[in-house]
Amino acid sequence: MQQNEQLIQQEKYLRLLSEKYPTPEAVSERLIHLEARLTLPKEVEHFLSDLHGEYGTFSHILNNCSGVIREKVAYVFGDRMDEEEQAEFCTLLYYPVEKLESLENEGRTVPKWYVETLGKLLELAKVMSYKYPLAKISELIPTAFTSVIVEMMNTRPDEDPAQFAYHKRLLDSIVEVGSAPSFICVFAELIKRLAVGWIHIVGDFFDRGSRPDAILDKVIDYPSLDIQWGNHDILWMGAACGSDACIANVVRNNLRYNNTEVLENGYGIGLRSLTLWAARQYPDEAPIKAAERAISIIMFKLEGKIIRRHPEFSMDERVLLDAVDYEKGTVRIDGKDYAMNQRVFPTIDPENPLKLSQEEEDIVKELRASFLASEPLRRHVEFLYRRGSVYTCCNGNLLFHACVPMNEDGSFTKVTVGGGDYSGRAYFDFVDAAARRAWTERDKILLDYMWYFWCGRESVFSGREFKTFERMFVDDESTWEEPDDPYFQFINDADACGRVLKEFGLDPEKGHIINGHVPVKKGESPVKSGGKAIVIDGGFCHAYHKKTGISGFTLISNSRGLRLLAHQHVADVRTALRENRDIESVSETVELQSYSLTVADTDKGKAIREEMEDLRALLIAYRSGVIHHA
Ligand SMILES: O=P(O)(O)OC[C@H]1O[C@](O)(COP(=O)(O)O)[C@@H](O)[C@@H]1O
Ligand SMILES: [Mn+2]
Repeated sequence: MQQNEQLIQQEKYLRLLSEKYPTPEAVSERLIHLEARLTLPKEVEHFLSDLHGEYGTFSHILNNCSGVIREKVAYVFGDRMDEEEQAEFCTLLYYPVEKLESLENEGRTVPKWYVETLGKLLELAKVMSYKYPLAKISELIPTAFTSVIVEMMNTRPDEDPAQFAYHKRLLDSIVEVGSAPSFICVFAELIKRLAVGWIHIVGDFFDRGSRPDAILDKVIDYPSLDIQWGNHDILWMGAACGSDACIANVVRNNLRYNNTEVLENGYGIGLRSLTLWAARQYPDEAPIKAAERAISIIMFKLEGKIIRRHPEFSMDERVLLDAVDYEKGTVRIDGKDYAMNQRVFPTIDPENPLKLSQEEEDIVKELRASFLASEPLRRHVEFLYRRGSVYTCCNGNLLFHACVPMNEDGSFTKVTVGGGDYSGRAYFDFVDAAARRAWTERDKILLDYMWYFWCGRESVFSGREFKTFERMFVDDESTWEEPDDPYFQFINDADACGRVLKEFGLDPEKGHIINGHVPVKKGESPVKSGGKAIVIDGGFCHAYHKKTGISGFTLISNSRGLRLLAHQHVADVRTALRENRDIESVSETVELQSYSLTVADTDKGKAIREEMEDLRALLIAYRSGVIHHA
């Protein structure tokens, strides 16, 4: 009976498939393409993390594809162009519009230069397209001039004099009709798309740096990208869902880093009411500082209320507004009194420290209305939901921002949340579903979870106990230390890494864990347990450069293995253009295979094989007459 049911289902499915491939010839054609595709080299994957609003660095690394472009230029033109010429050519690829403008000012953009440059771009694009089937290359070609570019990509000037003449005519015509600058831009784009097959962003677009909005605008239309949410993303997502506590945290972070432009101009969220009111509360402070103090108190009040509503968060001792002696100016932490660096709390009623005043209520209400009304924020958050998730398993690797909560003995922590107990992968799945429901349902409890996901000790995005209150009000730095999850130790233990990979259904021998979140300090290696875990929060974040010493780590996975890049100093765009300067990067091989991986070895390969099985079944059904074909 059950078997019968299965057969009926399969036939239904094959009938649907036959709509797409209505003849045996169509099926065979597809099978041939798929079979051949399996033999092509694996696409390049590019991993980045903890961008923290650093648009300049991010877009440079995206433009130079973590050094892949420079390598290809050296490979193709190494014997024909000196270093200076190669560097200039790379700059043209990274910043075509700007570079063309400066070359034009120097009077160098003569027809001969255009023809030569187009010839080189075409040559490079051809070499770099060897990894892709024709259909895929057509998809990658930007929409402008598509038919001409397809034609150019298929000329064979070295093989035949007629082809040579044809090729030359194409290039000359482009220059003659004045389209060369546009073609250069399109080729630069195509070459970048050919260089990197897929991008993974392992969390934290937001906070600290000034232009997370510009980063999101840049990647929003990227066809080949996935995102693993970081705690800062969850915070902004929670704010966009309407969580007051998340909103207060976002506003505070922005004021703290003097980034109010992102909110005010990028997202159209005004801070005027808050700033004016705060200036009255703290007349001796500079306006930004006053606003930061005022929103911080609002934030601690809102957080205190959430903690009281959710005993399961086990954060009771974090309600520090309740532990302050407002007369003495001390706060009791872990049974010990500490002097506070602020004595004046004009917005707190010591009898009821968590109560928001009417003015505070009004400010929160106004901010919430602006967050909910912001169209650009809605667009960006919708994109984060659409392309993001808590974790991704891709080609045997496990990607997530922070941690799988663990006990001291290395077992997965059982976390009580949403009326159930969850650990390991089931906990990740719960969190993923809860975060999505917060956006669609906006239920109050789910909004509280979003706040917990941002900063909770057992949150998969955080894994540490935030000491925001102490960092703000207590000078004794011994109170600032943020205890973190044993996971962050266990990634140094290959067995524990293996258990994590296995928990997510991956091969512990072959897979890697790829995380962000914890800045890699100077002198520390991002490669843990011999490469089983790699932490690529290398510090795009300017504010953390003292700690990290460099401008970021990125990871590249190609057909030969894994390679880590430590980016030293990123030249700003102007210097890059003037001096043809690139990022100085140091490359470290994490893993090198003796053989080359092909598409057959990837997740895509698995999907292709499954599709081929279905197609073969359809072919049999056509031949046996079970399904009639056109
Ligand atoms: O995910 P990240 O980037 O580590 O951010 C969270 C950390 O930021 C903090 O809120 C401190 O922020 P600042 O460095 O901006 O003061 C810590 O309390 C917390 O551990
Ligand atoms: Mn983080």
